[in-house]
Amino acid sequence: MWKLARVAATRLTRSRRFSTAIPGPCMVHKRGADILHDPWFNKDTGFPLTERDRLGLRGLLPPRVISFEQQYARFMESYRSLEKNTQGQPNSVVSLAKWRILNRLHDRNETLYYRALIDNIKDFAPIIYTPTVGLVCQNYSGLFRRPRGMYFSAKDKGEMMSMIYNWPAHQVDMIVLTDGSRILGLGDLGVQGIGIPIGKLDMYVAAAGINPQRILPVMLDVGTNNQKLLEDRLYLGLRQPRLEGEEYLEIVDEFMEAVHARWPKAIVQFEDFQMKWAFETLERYRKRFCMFNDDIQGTAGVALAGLLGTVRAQGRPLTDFVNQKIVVVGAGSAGLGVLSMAVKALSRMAGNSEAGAGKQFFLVDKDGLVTKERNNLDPAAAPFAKAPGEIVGLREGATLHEVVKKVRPHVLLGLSGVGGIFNEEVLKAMRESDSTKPAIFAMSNPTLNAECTAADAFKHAGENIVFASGSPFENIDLGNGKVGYVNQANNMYLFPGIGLGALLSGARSISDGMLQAAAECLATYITEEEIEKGILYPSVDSIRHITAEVGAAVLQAAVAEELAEGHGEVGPKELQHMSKEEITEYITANMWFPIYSPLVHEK
Ligand SMILES: NC(=O)c1ccc[n+]([C@@H]2O[C@H](COP(=O)([O-])OP(=O)(O)OC[C@H]3O[C@@H](n4cnc5c(N)ncnc54)[C@H](O)[C@@H]3O)[C@@H](O)[C@H]2O)c1
Ligand SMILES: O=C(O)C[C@H](O)C(=O)O
Ligand SMILES: [Mg+2]
Repeated sequence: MWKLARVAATRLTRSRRFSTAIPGPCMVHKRGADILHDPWFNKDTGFPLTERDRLGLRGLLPPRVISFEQQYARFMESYRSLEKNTQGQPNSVVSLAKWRILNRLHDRNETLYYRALIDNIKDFAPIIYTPTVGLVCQNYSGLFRRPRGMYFSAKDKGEMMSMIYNWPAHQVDMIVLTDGSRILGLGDLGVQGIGIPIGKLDMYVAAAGINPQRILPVMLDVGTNNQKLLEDRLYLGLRQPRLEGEEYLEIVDEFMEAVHARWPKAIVQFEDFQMKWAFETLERYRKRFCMFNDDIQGTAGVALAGLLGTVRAQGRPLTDFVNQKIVVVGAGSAGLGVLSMAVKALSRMAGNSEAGAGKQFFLVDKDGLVTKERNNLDPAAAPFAKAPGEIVGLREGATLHEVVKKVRPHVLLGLSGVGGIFNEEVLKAMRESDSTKPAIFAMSNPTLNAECTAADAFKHAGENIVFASGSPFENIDLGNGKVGYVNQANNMYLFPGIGLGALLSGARSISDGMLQAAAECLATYITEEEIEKGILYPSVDSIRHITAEVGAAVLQAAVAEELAEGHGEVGPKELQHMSKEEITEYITANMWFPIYSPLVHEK
């Protein structure tokens, strides 16, 4: 099936890549050095002689033609020798060196870059995505060599409708947008946050097969409140405090209108916005545009899949989810997103009755246990705040340790951004959990911001736990041939499929039903044998396959809710009549796969 999909994707790649080319013998409107400097068309030493002749490349390259496979092997060899040569150096130095070598290839030859990324996703995801992408963002102004994506700043007010036409591609399918205000757990990084949309879109290409010519990373630079950056002479963003209130919303509104005017079917993923704007923009745009917030909605689905997997791992029926005591640490966009999706899942299980759903969920933030007695209780957290009588022996603001000791939760889930907050005392308290197989989710990114390390979790909470982290850790050797399995609970398992399904259905908007379908698909992907070993999520190696499945589930849900308007030549009626198998085939056939396509017609 994969082979077939690749053939189909190749056909599609060709037709898409060159459908707008000028008629005539060449499928590219550039010549000579301009082609070599365009990473999309560049094949480096891989240009065949006919193309060198007809595209004015003769003499601009060494004479020997090197095959794609040889180029790939050469790149991998230099990557592996870099790994060898940097052994023993500090982690950050090695990671940045790896990022540089990949970034240089990205800048030069996209086809080769994406092939290397797809074929080595397990090794490369930690470089182009979390955790290294965090380090890249922190150092972005110093690392900057060439721009990637678009930058709209507060100074561009009134200009965005014309600016959007500066983007050279005719079609854009997928946009990831940030304002840099909450980059992973690293806080406000201003314009330097652009690394996140770039990394997320690389995952879109690798996992969802979105055509890289049709992706657009976007930074909305509305200033920064990061004093260190404001004082940094190399800082590349606006040196002003963040816009607030209406002034802020006017910028986002203008951007959304501009995008919609040029590419009405483009999907916009909001990423790493501070909580107040994450929720407000989601409510503001989700009915009007095809958009979603990954930190709220993508994370919720991934966490829910993991929570349901935990119930299975504990050897209990799924209906037992209603009895799971879950302590969520972090009442931000991610933590509250998880809780609200989990409550919806519970009420569905209870026959759509909201009554009592979520009673066994406990929310802890920087001020401790969240209760209704809190002064200035955030309205977004209010539905999950405990009423006084509900928590005998626990007061408003109780510490995490007190909560874990008293509640004896089945699951401890962190989305706080605070590294090490699941300390020895807290982890040891998890040994008293009411479950013999408690779960610990340290979901904050990047690695240093994880609530605990995998090693500490198995050491202090016991070997029988289920463990997941947002950034990758190695499995833990527990001795005697036993392995402590480390899951990566990261929204990367869902956002590419959500975007892909929304795109190929031509959805008007992204509904709760579509997101629920995505989460359910991920939850049922893992087999019983895997679950027994504590495996809750697929390996990153199979991310392209799981993404196709999630995409199909999202598309089906869009069709069922009559939100699907069709994509390209496939209309809504055709989508409606597709079987499950046909949908999966349609999805996989539309996934781009990197190969060199001919740039000239055969004579
Ligand atoms: N694994 C994933 O897929 C995934 C997805 C989204 C977010 N995240 C991570 O989750 C973290 C939070 O993201 P967010 O968007 O919710 O951020 P946010 O800023 O909106 O929320 C952070 C929350 O943590 C709470 N907090 C801070 N210090 C605390 C402490 N000492 N004890 C308890 N709670 C504390 C805050 O009160 C706040 O409620 C980030 O590190 C992010 O990288 C991971
Ligand atoms: O970017 C990630 O790795 C996950 C998530 O979106 C986050 O903000 O931490
Ligand atoms: Mg994020």
